[in-house]
Amino acid sequence: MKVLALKFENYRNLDDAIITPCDGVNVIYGDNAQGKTNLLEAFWMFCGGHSFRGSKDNELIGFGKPFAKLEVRFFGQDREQTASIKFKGNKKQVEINSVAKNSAAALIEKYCAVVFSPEHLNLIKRGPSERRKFIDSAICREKLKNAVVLSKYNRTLNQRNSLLKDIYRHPELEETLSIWDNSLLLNGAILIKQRMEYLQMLEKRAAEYHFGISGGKEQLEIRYLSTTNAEYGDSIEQIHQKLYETFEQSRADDIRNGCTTKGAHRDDAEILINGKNARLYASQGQQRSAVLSLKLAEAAVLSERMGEKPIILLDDVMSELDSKRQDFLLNKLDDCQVFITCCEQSNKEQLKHGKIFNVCNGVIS
Ligand SMILES: Nc1ncnc2c1ncn2[C@@H]1O[C@H](COP(=O)(O)OP(=O)(O)OP(=O)(O)O)[C@@H](O)[C@H]1O
Repeated sequence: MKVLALKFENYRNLDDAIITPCDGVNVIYGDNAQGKTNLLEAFWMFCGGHSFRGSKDNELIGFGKPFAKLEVRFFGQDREQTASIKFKGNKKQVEINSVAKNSAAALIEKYCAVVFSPEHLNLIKRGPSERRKFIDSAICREKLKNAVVLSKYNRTLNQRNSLLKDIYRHPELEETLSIWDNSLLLNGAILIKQRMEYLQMLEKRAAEYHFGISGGKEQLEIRYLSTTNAEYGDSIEQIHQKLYETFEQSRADDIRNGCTTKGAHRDDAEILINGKNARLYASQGQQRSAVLSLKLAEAAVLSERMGEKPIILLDDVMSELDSKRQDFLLNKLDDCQVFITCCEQSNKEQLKHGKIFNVCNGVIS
């Protein structure tokens, strides 16, 4: 997929304009607080209509303006297409190819992008829930039915946990636990299988990117850490059986703690650089390179599974990277359309082929 043109009106601090990026690497350059991330966010908004910064719709509208509107012309699914989103108050009006849509979710299957922002460093720096969220959201983006499995799992987990709290006070309720166990086992086994399959694909691509970014010095690995002894290659039935055995063994603990202590919601993925846990041992630059590799790998897997290369949006990636790693991002990713924000003049000068957009006080030149 390639963006051919982006038009914005009253969007955050950006001056109204139409910009036409190149097919390869586009550098968005400027000092702090000029509107670089705002521009990157505008490219992202067509992936379902939500900001990657978690902003509310009305925060996207330029101060004192009645509405904001974004329009994109892009090449995707072998043809030129258009989409627009108008934000007014907390409502959005979405059109795809001049046809009004009920929800911005309709954009998901048409337009695809992967974004890296500094908050994604939490993928390595923080606890297991960040990594589960990353894997689960990637899986859910691929198929609606994956999202259904995850939502059923979470719903049943909440219901089982409420029951566990009640059992503490009313032990006679324990026999009703199996009502929730059946659904949790089934959806948990499917979810774990999907995650493992996804991680195997992701690891292969991420290791290639990390090897490239680090100039061939570092080996990246990702391991699924299961609380139920599930292993790569297990069938759904085998994972189901392991989950069943784990639930049986941890039932007393679950009742004592008033929550489900093991299962897909407690699993993790360990990220290793040269065999060592990246969270504990990697430098800032190595952690940043690893997260970038994961994000680029996410884009590669998405393009293999959906048959469409997503655009890649990289916000503030250059800091903490040495010039060889920066060179990789600026000059070796040109088989995709890439947008990279940066503040350093030297990054602009490093770009061999591509387009540079200067952003100064919301004005793009
Ligand atoms: N709804 C809005 N209307 C007008 N201005 C806004 C709105 N939302 C944010 N801004 C302003 O946009 C400015 C630019 O923000 P942006 O995050 O794009 O900066 P940046 O160029 O990426 O800077 P940095 O390099 O520091 O990350 C900020 O000063 C912010 O106050």
